[in-house]
Amino acid sequence: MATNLQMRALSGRLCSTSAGHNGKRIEIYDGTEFVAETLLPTVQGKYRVRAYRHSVDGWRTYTEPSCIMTGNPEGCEAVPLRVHDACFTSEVLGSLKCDCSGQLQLAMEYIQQHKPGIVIYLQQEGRGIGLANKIAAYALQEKGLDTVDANRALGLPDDCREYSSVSNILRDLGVKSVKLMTNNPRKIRVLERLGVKVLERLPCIVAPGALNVHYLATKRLRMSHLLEGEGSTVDDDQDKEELEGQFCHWNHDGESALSSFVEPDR
Ligand SMILES: Nc1nc2c(ncn2[C@@H]2O[C@H](COP(=O)(O)OP(=O)(O)OP(=O)(O)O)[C@@H](O)[C@H]2O)c(=O)[nH]1
Repeated sequence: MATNLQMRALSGRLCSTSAGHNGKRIEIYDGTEFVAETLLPTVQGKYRVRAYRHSVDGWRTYTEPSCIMTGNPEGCEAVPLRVHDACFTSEVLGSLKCDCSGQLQLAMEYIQQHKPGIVIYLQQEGRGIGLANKIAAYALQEKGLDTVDANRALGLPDDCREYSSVSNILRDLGVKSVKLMTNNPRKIRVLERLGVKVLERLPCIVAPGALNVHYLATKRLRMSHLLEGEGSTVDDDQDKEELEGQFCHWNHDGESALSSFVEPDR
């Protein structure tokens, strides 16, 4: 059962209500539905975009994960995968305070160059606390708090993202294993707990700028992000994480499906 604080954080990332949930329903796995696929031409090339809906509360509310693909990753091993969480401020407004937009760009380019590849884009703004809460956290950062302490000062978790849609989508596609584009070893561990086979970590590093250098240092020092730029194995990353940083609170409400996870039989 979520606490009040957790609910307050969760409410930030739930983007839609069941009132609008009247489209096509093809439930692929517990809590995730496939809606449709289209071909999207972009400045970086063509992508297949698959739309999903995902609920962790019995469809009272839901989010809309997108699966952006190059080539045909269905049934493949070692597929490059970026699991990316929304950042309205950088991706839409061009904010220079973080590295999110640059990471998305890198991943989109990478999967054009290394087909087949996947970017799963999740509506989990502000590490799951929602846009308004993230702006409130930014207001506190203007007063000198770092990205971790600002969340805590608001009574919000450091991170309340949940990733069960990712394992469901990969199972839908029959993807057998991935090379995960991330600097965050904890993200690897969470996905592995959900049954995703992560063969390798691909660093996803954007050169720091004057306005995000402190933010990136905080992610490295307090959230154990690996920002040195060197590739490494999953085991190396996990050893390193035990040595660095303060433990980051993750609320994995919604990942209870883990206990009933069964391997897909394809
Ligand atoms: N609460 C909060 N969220 C932020 C802040 N800056 C960026 N974000 C959000 O952080 C999320 C991305 O998380 P990051 O911690 O940058 O990286 P990550 O996804 O854990 O790890 P990578 O896979 O290496 O990118 C996005 O949802 C952004 O909206 C901030 O100062 N406060």
